Amino acid sequence: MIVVDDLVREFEVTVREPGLKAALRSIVHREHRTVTAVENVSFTAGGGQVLGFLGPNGSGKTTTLKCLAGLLTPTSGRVEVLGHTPSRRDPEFLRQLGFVMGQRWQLHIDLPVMESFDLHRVTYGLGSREYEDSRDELIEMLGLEPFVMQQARKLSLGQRMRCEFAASLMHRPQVVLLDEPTLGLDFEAQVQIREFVAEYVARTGACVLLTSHYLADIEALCQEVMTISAGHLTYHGPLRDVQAMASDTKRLRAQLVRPLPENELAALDLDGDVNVVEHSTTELVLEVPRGRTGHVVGRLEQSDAVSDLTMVDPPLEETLRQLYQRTGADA
Ligand SMILES: Nc1ncnc2c1ncn2[C@@H]1O[C@H](COP(=O)(O)OP(=O)(O)OP(=O)(O)O)[C@@H](O)[C@H]1O
Repeated sequence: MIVVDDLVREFEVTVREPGLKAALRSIVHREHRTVTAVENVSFTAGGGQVLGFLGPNGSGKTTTLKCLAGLLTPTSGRVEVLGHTPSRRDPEFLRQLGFVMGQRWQLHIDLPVMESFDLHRVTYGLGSREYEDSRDELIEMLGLEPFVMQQARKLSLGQRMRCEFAASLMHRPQVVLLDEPTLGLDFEAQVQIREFVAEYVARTGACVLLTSHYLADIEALCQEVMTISAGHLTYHGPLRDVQAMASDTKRLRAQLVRPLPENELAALDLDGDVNVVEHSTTELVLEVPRGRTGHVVGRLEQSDAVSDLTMVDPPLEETLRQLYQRTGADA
């Protein structure tokens, strides 16, 4: 459904030294610099999935999504969405695309939400039967019934975001771009949005591309992810393999049958590179370099305080922090 081949997108930015002199000089002579937001990015994405798109601030996620939506024209490379070239903005392409950006509103804030929905029907040229079916389905899926007749400005952030989803997906797009859709929402609203996205994909077979700094969104919805750093794609594959690829460490969780005092822990002579993440009376969690796990397990097994050992990957946040650091981006 989506084919991106060697996508490059540059921006020309004006640079100016600080200070009054530089300000005056810039009136006659402006200096420009080229920022490469996305560099040689290639990937494909099929239907019936939510593909996670991860990367630190300024790494090129929104720029990529805007190229897919046709809001930006690539500097070079090929972008194809459902066989269309997005930058041409063909009506047939726009009818199959949904784009939701966290806290950027499409609903008219002074109108009751239902009236904004009616305007979307006109925008997308939906027949009345098709529109009503789709609208009622979305109202039910997103639980909008109690407030759909209110003005958008009077809604809470979470209620408004759910209405935004309905407005953006009223025409049942096959490709949906979600850029930080849960930004600023409370936990319950985040969960409602996540459940909705999963159900939408299951019902329609759409291809969803999701960026989110809330890793809970990614873990709940995506089996496949891409990571981008300073405009370069650094990984594309199963979410579960990101950990193995990116993290130099494993976490070792030891259940304790009795407290393990510090002096006993030190006597186990684990290793200088082993970090204690948690140490309570019932549990010890260690971060261990991947190549040292066998040694550390062997040492822990010598202690009669340790009853059970399990090896887990570090949390996704920690893995991504290491990945971003390694690729030199500012996390
Ligand atoms: N219109 C623009 N003009 C100039 N530079 C831009 C423009 N849009 C984006 N950039 C630059 O391109 C780079 C990538 O920005 P982009 O918004 O794609 O990052 P992002 O990964 O979406 O970041 P975030 O997670 O903060 O939303 C940044 O260096 C940014 O400053």
